[in-house]
Amino acid sequence: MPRKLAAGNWKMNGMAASLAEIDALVKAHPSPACEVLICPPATLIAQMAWKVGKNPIALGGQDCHSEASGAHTGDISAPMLADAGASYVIVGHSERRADHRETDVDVAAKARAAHAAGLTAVICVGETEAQRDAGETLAIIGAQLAGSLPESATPANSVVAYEPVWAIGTGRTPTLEQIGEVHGFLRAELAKRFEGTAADMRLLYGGSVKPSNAAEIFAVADVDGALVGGASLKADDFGPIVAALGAASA
Ligand SMILES: O=C[C@H](O)COP(=O)(O)O
Repeated sequence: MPRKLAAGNWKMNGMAASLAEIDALVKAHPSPACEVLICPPATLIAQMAWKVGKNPIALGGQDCHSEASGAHTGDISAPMLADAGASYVIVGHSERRADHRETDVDVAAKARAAHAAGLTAVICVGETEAQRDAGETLAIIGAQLAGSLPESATPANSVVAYEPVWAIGTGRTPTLEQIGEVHGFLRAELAKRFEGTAADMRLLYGGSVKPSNAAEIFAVADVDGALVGGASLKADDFGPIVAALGAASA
């Protein structure tokens, strides 16, 4: 089994001064028992790579273009992220899907580009509150998964993050039973494609993960880590989440 993954998505937060949080995280958790990933704004990746040095923290982008280079003003490519020091990239976050109207086809193309650049793609899926209320959660997630995982995806180069849209940044989380239902469904869907190796693809839960709820979420079957937004910005919050996942890995 691959190591569990505590991933922090800083979203559009963080300036050079925020790099101090990495020092604090390394100081408090020099040898985490799980893999740790920080996805800062792209402007900070190179500086952060220098700061992280040989410490066990991976870096990732929050999005990439589907092309490796070209006339795409304002975009960033997967090879550029790799060049800056990233080894991961998030694709298909619900904020990208909503703000930039990204479709499953777009997300699959971005994940394909990430794989071609040697990056691990963190591919996000998740239902809206209206879809959950309508009883459509598994159908929506199944369709997003099928449409967003390109043919290049393997358990080694891809991670799937389940993020209910209504739980992001709201302080609300699904029940543990609801998280378990979706993660079990995702694993079963992956098993249809990856057969004996589906257990090797890490499934992250994301949406209002905090130090106070991390341990109970990490105890749910088929939860292999978390994609954390707000609570990843401060080492004092993210550190205990890393520690909780490390304890769940033991
Ligand atoms: O990518 C992270 C998620 O959108 C979760 O964000 P949050 O932890 O602030 O709810």
